Amino acid sequence: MPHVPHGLAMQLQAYDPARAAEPLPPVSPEEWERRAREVLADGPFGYVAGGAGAEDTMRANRAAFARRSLVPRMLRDVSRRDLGVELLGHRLPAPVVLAPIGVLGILHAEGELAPARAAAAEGVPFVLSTVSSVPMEQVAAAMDGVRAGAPRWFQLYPARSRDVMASLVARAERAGYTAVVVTLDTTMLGWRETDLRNRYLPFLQGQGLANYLSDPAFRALLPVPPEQDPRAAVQAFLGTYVHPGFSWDDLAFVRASTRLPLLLKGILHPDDARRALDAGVDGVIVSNHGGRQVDGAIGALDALPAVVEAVGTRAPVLMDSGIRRGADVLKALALGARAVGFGRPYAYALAAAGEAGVRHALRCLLADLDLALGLCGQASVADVDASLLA
Ligand SMILES: Cc1cc2nc3c(=O)[nH]c(=O)nc-3n(C[C@H](O)[C@H](O)[C@H](O)COP(=O)(O)O)c2cc1C
Ligand SMILES: CCCCC(=O)C(=O)O
Repeated sequence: MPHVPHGLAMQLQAYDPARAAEPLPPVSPEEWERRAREVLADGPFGYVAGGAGAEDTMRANRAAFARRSLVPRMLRDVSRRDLGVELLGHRLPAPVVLAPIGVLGILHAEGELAPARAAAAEGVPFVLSTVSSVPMEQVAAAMDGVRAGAPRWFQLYPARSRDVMASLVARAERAGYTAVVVTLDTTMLGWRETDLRNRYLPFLQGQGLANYLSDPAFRALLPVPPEQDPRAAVQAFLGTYVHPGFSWDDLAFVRASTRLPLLLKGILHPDDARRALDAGVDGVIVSNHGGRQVDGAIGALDALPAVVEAVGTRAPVLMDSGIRRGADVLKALALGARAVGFGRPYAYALAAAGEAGVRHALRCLLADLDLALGLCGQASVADVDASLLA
């Protein structure tokens, strides 16, 4: 298993006088965001940075972390620390995955290939979006090029066509993805004022459709191949993708279509979590999609405890929406998350510095987590519980 960077090693690298002349890459998510702002046009930058409506929920995500405090414990031997966690039968080097982010081709020429390779190098699971700019098989091959069998999950968006869903899942299985994440909260796009103002929706330019356009079941729905009529293909994509009718019935179909572990992303209510487990899913991801869907929705960290309580020991609960630093990861774990999704910060690092940027942003997060864990008097993330919080 890849070795997680120790916080101390990352510090020594930064402070090393022999390297003082080298430019120091950003160490904070805010700095990556500023760099991304410098290199991106308004449309793509706003698409990543924006949230739904007045962005109250986006702020609520961060406020929920700020409202909680860690209470560090002293005089415990933390000279050997373990960030590793067990998840869906696999051992991960840290309780972190790269959250699914669509259309990364709008941020960097290499699109999903760059963060997928960065994740592979660190042994952190990469969750590939349905609406990626690069077909899932190419992403898998790029990851295997870095480390054979590097952990990867496929994020599935509901589709009106069950054939398309089944085909996408079957392809993911063949390409070595080891879990399917069904995202429930985006069957329609939220009211995103920044994008409306910028008149920016990348899918309308055909971006983010690589998995669909390369899919035999989707192509079978088209009267002519997408190469002959790209606009009709975009319309067909929208007609398939937008699916507010998606229900527990459809979920049962997805459940039956694969033996891979199934995670549901976008769960915020404990009753939905319970019902998900009854429907045979293997885990839930508490998320409000980074505040991009329902403005006014509960902050994700605030929703976590009730979902954790409802799920109990039946399945792992993950969370995302607002994770920026090591302390955020600790707070989520303390409230019962098994692992977290790291989202926007890696997208900004990708825009500013490609694969190396994503890898550095990820290593900074893990270094920060390693130090925070030890300085809180915890030797292992597996031991973190609510007693770490005020
Ligand atoms: C630009 C962008 C695109 C996203 N695309 C997807 C996607 O394709 N599928 C998905 O399940 N979630 C998607 N998400 C949501 C993320 O997986 C995650 O829930 C969110 O980024 C968490 O919020 P945070 O990044 O502010 O921490 C996207 C988020 C952003 C910012
Ligand atoms: C078609 C929607 C996909 C991308 C997404 O999830 C987002 O922009 O938040």
